Amino acid sequence: MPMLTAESITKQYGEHKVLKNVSFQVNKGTCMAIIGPNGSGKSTLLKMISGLLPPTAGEVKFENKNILHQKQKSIARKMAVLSQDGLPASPISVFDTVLMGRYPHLKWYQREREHDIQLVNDVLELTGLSHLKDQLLDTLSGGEKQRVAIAKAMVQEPEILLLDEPTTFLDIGHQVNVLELVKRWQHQTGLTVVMVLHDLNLAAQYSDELILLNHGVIEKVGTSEEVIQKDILQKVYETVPEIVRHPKNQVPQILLTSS
Ligand SMILES: Nc1ncnc2c1ncn2[C@@H]1O[C@H](COP(=O)(O)OP(=O)(O)OP(=O)(O)O)[C@@H](O)[C@H]1O
Repeated sequence: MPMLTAESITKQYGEHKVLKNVSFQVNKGTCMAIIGPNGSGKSTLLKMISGLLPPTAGEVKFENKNILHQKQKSIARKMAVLSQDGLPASPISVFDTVLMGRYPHLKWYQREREHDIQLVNDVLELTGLSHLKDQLLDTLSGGEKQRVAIAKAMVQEPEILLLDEPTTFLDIGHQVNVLELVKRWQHQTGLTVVMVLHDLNLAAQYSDELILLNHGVIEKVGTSEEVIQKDILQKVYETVPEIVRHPKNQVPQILLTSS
């Protein structure tokens, strides 16, 4: 059964149709990347599948029920969302920020339990943040803050993780680091992942399936083999890419040159 389904969703602002009749499904345990040029509708689509933005027409179903008809807290017990804006720059410690990820699992009157504290400590260790646990969020580097956002999502113990551009502002080492972390987490727990990525090479490497958006419509859905093709990318990105195979795993990768 699909975990998440988009059924003919359209989003319109005034005359501008940002998404037009977009349909797809995400199966449990898979990692899907949404790719496409600037302004093609990727972030808008992610906001709609996380229930943050209602579609103008069509429906998003989470576990077979319209996402807009489900309580926010019950969704938060199963879904973690990392938006493009990341975490707000506030003077809160790394530990307390990550602990906030447990709130969907606590009743309003309940204080965090021993188990919650233990989980936060375990996740801080796993994400290489233990040494920063008392540091304030607004003093961290971009890469550290991104890892804190991921740690907060991890302690939420979601079944599905939605990420908008998780690698923005990260150097290549940290880009791979963050995506490896998510991949390991996916394989260990059967997590379902949907992420917006600009970098087509990383998308091809780290996702099971790609959705290529072009001016608000789906140009192509499929594996990296099916989507990372010269003619398709040339049409959508209006540039002429060279497709090569990664020497380590044969995944299609893109080289850019002037024509
Ligand atoms: N609230 C809004 N009001 C009007 N237009 C909007 C609004 N939000 C988004 N848009 C428009 O929708 C289009 C798609 O935006 P979106 O942010 O989804 O694209 P994107 O593919 O994520 O782009 P990028 O790669 O540049 O981040 C853009 O043309 C944008 O200007």
